[in-house]
Amino acid sequence: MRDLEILMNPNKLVKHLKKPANEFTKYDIIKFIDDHHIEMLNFRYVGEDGKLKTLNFVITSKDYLESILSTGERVDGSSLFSYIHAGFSDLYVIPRFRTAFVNPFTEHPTLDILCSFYTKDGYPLESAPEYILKKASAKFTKDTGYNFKAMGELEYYLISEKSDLYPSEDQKGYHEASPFTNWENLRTEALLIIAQCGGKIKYGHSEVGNFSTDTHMYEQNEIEFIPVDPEEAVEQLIISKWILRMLGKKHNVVISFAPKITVGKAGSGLHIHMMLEKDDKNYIADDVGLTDIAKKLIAGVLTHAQSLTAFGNTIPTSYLRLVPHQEAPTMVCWGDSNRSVLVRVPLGWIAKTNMIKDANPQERGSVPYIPGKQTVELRSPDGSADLYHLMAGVILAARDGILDEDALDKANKLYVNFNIFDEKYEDIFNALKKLPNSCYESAECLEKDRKFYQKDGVFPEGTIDGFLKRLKCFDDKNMNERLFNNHVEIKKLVDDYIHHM
Ligand SMILES: NC(=O)CC[C@H](N)C(=O)O
Repeated sequence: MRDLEILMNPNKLVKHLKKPANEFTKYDIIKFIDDHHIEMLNFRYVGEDGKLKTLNFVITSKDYLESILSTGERVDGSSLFSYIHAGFSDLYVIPRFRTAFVNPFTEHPTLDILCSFYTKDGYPLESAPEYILKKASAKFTKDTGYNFKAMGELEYYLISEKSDLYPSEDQKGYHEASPFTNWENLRTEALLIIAQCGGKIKYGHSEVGNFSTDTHMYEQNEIEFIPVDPEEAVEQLIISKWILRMLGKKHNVVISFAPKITVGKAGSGLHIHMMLEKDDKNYIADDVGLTDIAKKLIAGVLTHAQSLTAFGNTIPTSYLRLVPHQEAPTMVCWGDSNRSVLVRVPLGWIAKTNMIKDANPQERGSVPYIPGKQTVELRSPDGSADLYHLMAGVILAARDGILDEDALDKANKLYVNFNIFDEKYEDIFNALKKLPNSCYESAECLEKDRKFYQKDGVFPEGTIDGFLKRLKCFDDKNMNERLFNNHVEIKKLVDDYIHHM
């Protein structure tokens, strides 16, 4: 296992140090810096706005390097988080060696490391988003006996000046290739860089959303990852968003993760795939299909789906995406392969027919059957998601389902294996709960469910207060109806939040 992880790994530190990232020590980092003549070090951490911040160090001596890597640095927490008061604002940022990567954009060789926040007393900051996730993940493992694994599907639009050489078909961008899509090269450049920075990439492709105006082209893309520990799943998304935006700047195009760019065209989701692991085995499916524990997990996620939008759909334009017929969910239900449901069970290589041998009759000997790829996918979150809080909330919801004695029953009641928008099923459709349709409604749902997130101190009270305040401030109740067909106002709203999170 360990050797397989090192072999052919594109992460520059794993390659050089010949060990998996979670085994990196301070001396490994110093050795890498020394061997590669790295001149600078950046501490990176995620601010309240979801973006990667940076603190630059020049490596002036080995002593200095050792001291930064041993003790971290001091920062002004009140400028990073609104709920930290200016009077007691100093925090420590402590590097997590596992996350080190060579900065792909600096002129001078530079190593970046993600950091965690600590208080003046030397304890993790209870309200730090990455610590909230750590608490949720540890609680899940302790109470269920399983490890929660996850990955996000990162959808984005690339907006560039129009070229008419090979026009593309409106809304038919799915898996389109060059020359009928214009920015495949930027996507592949991003995929490679993300992998070299430690991201566990599954693949990248063009997505459905594809349209143009008189002057500009809008091309939707997607990058998917491999399920990993939840903290790593969030980190790889945040680093990927930064890399994509940096590449946008390099190529002079706009890259946006905004949930909706234009009404009537595909929006950008950030679906979360979930897995349950114990002793290197995935417990989401067995030989015959989805396991009972997976169904219970789904029931838990569905139970809290209406408040999870507070973390996963954080701006008014999020709710322009959650509309019928755009491959986005609107109702609380689950099903197989159907993209209108909230939790989808995608194909998971359950059948043991050995398709490779069928397609390659020349293949001799035994072709290994590789089980364990089944995931279940929450489809409500979008590119505005507050990722650490969202992931923590999803984990708590999954845990709640697994521990709930009635969860199987709940799951069975919410299962749909048809298109829920088909008129034939109107009665069933009307009996389902709806996802919130504004930030304001999401806040109301979170308010009702806040005790659940705050239980055992996972989400501090102040964190939930902060979400409620921000969501309510948008004052966007009934926004969908208010803005109906008002293209000027919608465009203004989209532009206001084009680079949110
Ligand atoms: N293929 C897909 O699942 C597309 C998803 C869609 N873009 C969304 O908004 O969620």
